[in-house]
Parts: sequence; structure tokens; C-alpha cells
Amino acid sequence: MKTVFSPLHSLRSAKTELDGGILIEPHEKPSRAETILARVRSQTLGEVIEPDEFGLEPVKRVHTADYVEFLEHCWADWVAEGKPGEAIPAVWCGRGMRPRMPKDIDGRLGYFSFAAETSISNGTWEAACASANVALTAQKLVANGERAAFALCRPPGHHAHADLFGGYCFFNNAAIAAQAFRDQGYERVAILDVDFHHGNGTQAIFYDRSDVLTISLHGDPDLVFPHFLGFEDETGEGDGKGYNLNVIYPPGTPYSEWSRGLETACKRIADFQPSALIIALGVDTFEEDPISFFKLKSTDYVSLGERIAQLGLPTVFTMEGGYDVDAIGVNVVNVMQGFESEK
Ligand SMILES: NCCCCCC(=O)NO
Ligand SMILES: [Mg+2]
Ligand SMILES: [Zn+2]
Repeated sequence: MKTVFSPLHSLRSAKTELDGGILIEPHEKPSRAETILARVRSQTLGEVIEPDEFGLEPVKRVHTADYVEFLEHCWADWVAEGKPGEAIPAVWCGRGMRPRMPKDIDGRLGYFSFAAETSISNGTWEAACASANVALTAQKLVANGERAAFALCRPPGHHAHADLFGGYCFFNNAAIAAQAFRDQGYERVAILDVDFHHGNGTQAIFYDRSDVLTISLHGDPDLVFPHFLGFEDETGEGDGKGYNLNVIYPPGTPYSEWSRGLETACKRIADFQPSALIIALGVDTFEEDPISFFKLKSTDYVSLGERIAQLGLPTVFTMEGGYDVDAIGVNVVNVMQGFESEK
């Protein structure tokens, strides 16, 4: 399997994450991607290629022009205001207030985000663009005949809405790849999000559409991020009714339980008969993950890869979460090796 990787991911090197009332070293850090890349190479998973440059058109097929414009200029606008730290949103449109886009950078940070843990700093924009190019290059490989491709995306994307950043995500790489498949004539595309957290951005982007099926298995939003979306009664709206599926689990969920939802998801995908599949691959479902509460073991990721392969679909994997850096390489490549073992 080919891996698409951009060294430009390292431009995303925020120094702060708001957590527990203090600023910590971000969990979403460059060593995550470097560790995965090292494992891809040591396991000779396949060729590693750099992304092509697709520009902003495919990004704007998913994200609004205002949001893209904001992301491009946020850091410079923040610095121009003489702010001492990294750009962190601190004010939002609360209930009963007016959801209009303010001029001021503090107002725009709140208008275009849904959470405060994700700082914007120098290089964030360039890395986010590179990450979208990584996903689009993997999509192109699969559209050109590869059975599967691994988009080693960083920053991740599944929390990003059409015009919101948060959860360490800026551009929704999986959604951008799905829309690229649609724009290239693939009638139906399925996105399966196996990250510990709900893919709220991906759900929202396609919520009223029946051409892209969105499924997410995740920790109960009553207990964990993103808190305000991802419940099982969210099944889509309008034309999209029945084309969104959420499966939630409690703390301590092991693979034996988690895989029941995987089975439900795979059956729904088979019924949908898509012509392409995107796996939003987070491995923060791992038993040692520092910010999550499932109990998957490294060997379970081989089983996950095998099950995905049994769907027999052209598949793009987009890297999402996973913060136990010591284990992330093994866990991610285990998925790919499991997938490849199923011919
Ligand atoms: N306290 C912020 C948690 C952000 C979750 C990031 C993630 O892994 N999403 O998949
Ligand atoms: Mg998920
Ligand atoms: Zn996650």
C-alpha cells in the first residue's frame, strides 16, 4: 500500500493546548506523524510519496470561502494586533446572541471555531493545506486504480465543519477526499470514522445528503469531546435521512464490544453499495491513549484492517487521532497490514 506524506506537517507545531485550565504541550504533535512514517518504512508497507499540489478549489468544495480566507490570514491578523501568545479562541456566539461574522480577530476566532483547545500559530495554514493535498493525492491514487492508499494526514480533519475548526482539525481531509470522489463521478461514497471521538465535522458536512454515507463509532458524547454532537438519534436530515449512523460506547469498551458496532457499520456500508470507502482512522481507541477511554489492544488493529478489507472497496485511509506516540506507529500500520493480508 502506498503512503502519502508531507514533511510540511511539521510546520504545524503549536506550543500550547488549553487543557484543565492550563496551557500544555499539545497532544497533536509532529512526532505522531514521524513515528507512523518510521513504522511504515521499517515494515516496508510500501512506497512513500509526497503529495501533489491541488490548490484550494477542492478544499472549497467542502469549506466556505470565508472560512478558508480566515484560516489563511488568522495568524498574521493575530500578530498584527500585537497579541503575545498563540491564537486561541475565547469568545463564542452564545444562545440568544447574534451569529454574524465580526471584523475583529478575537471575534472571528470564535465565529470560526467550536472549541478552545486548538491554538493557531505560525505554519498552521501551510500544514493544513499540505494535509488536504495528502488526502487528495491518496484519493487520486485510488481513483487511478490502487486498491487502497494511506493518507498520513497531519493536522487531522474529522472535527472540522464547513466553517469551523476545533479538536486539532482545520480542513476535513476525509470530507475533501469524499467530495473529490463525487466530483469524479463516483455515485456513492461511504466514510467510516473509527477514531475514538465523533467525526462531528464529517457528519455535519454531509448531513443532508444521501450520496455520502457517514458513520462514526465513538465514545459517548455525554462524557467526551465533542460533547454537542454524535448521539445515536442523529440519522441525517432531508435527503440525508438514514445516511448518518452513530454508534456510541461507554468507558472501558474492549474490541469485543467495539467490533459489534463495526459489524453494524460494515453491514450498512454493504447495503449502501458505495463505489469508494474512506476510513477516518484514529487510533485513540487504544487502551493506553492518554485522552480516551476505550481498551483496544494493538492486535485488534490487525482485525480492524482485515474487516475493512472484507468490504472489497477502493479505500482511502485518512489519519486522524491517536496520542500514545510510543504505540501509534504499530497500531496504525497494524491496520494497514491487516487490510493487506486480506486479498
Ligand atoms: N480536549 C480536546 C479533545 C480533542 C479531541 C481530538 C481528537 O482526537 N479527535 O479525534
Ligand atoms: Mg469516530
Ligand atoms: Zn480522536
